[in-house]
Amino acid sequence: MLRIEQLSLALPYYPRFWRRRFATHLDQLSFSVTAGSVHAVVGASGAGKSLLAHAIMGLLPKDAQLSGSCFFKQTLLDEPRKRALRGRELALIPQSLSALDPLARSQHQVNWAARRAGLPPSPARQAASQALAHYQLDERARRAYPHELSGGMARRVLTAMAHVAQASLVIADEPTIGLDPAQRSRVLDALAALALQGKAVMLITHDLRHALSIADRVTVMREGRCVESADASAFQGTGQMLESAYARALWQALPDNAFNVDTEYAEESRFA
Ligand SMILES: Nc1ncnc2c1ncn2[C@@H]1O[C@H](COP(=O)(O)OP(=O)(O)OP(=O)(O)O)[C@@H](O)[C@H]1O
Ligand code: NI
Repeated sequence: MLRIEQLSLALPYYPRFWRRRFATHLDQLSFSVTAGSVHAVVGASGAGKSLLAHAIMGLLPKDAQLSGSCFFKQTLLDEPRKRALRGRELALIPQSLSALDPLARSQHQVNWAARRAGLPPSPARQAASQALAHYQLDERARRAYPHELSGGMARRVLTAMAHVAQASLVIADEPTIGLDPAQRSRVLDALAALALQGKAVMLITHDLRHALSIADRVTVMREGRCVESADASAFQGTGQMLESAYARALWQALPDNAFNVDTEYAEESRFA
């Protein structure tokens, strides 16, 4: 469904106010997300996961330098195509809650997402109501403005918006942050259900444990690079099926895996 080839990204920074330099944030990333599967992208804070999501969706700042290519359904995904497919074939559950319109009620935001995806007014309203109910947003939450929602509720509104878009590729950027365990399983189950319907789901998270609860494949990122792409089943035992020491250390550092953690990465992976 989505193929990423040698994707690199540099963004400008200003060491002096008159001088512009570029820093590399994504370095030659390559991997594929297949239809009907959940592909987790795991890495520590600052690894470049959200930038990767924004690069795929065409939401980078204007002065970004992007190279390499993305293919969606075998066709090159260039910037005009990203714009055309965004909110329709490509849906993003953004990490930042500020993606919600501060002046619109939840119901309206989800309704708008359904309209944008091409549904006529009445089916859009119906789809929005169903999605809001699916994510347990009650009448009060539906009528609330973003500042009246808890973080967990706002995240569920964003998830409902991606849900009604009926996209074939859903990128969920840290969709479970701030959710209690019950809500978290609900969102993860919903993403797994989307994959079962044949959609491609990219789950971005810093939490390998959450990723492994639904992922078929896992790409581990570190400092803008793809350290490893492996089947979720490779994360077992002592991690002997994993190729990179970093992925193995992330796996071994999980609380349930009481192994001798590779000291080189132990400190880092604890915070990943
Ligand atoms: N618009 C921007 N301009 C310049 N640098 C940026 C911009 N957005 C992100 N960065 C930098 O790029 C790096 C990667 O950021 P990114 O948000 O992709 O990390 P992340 O893996 O999503 O982290 P987190 O888990 O904390 O969300 C960081 O060092 C960040 O400071
Ligand atoms: Ni992020």
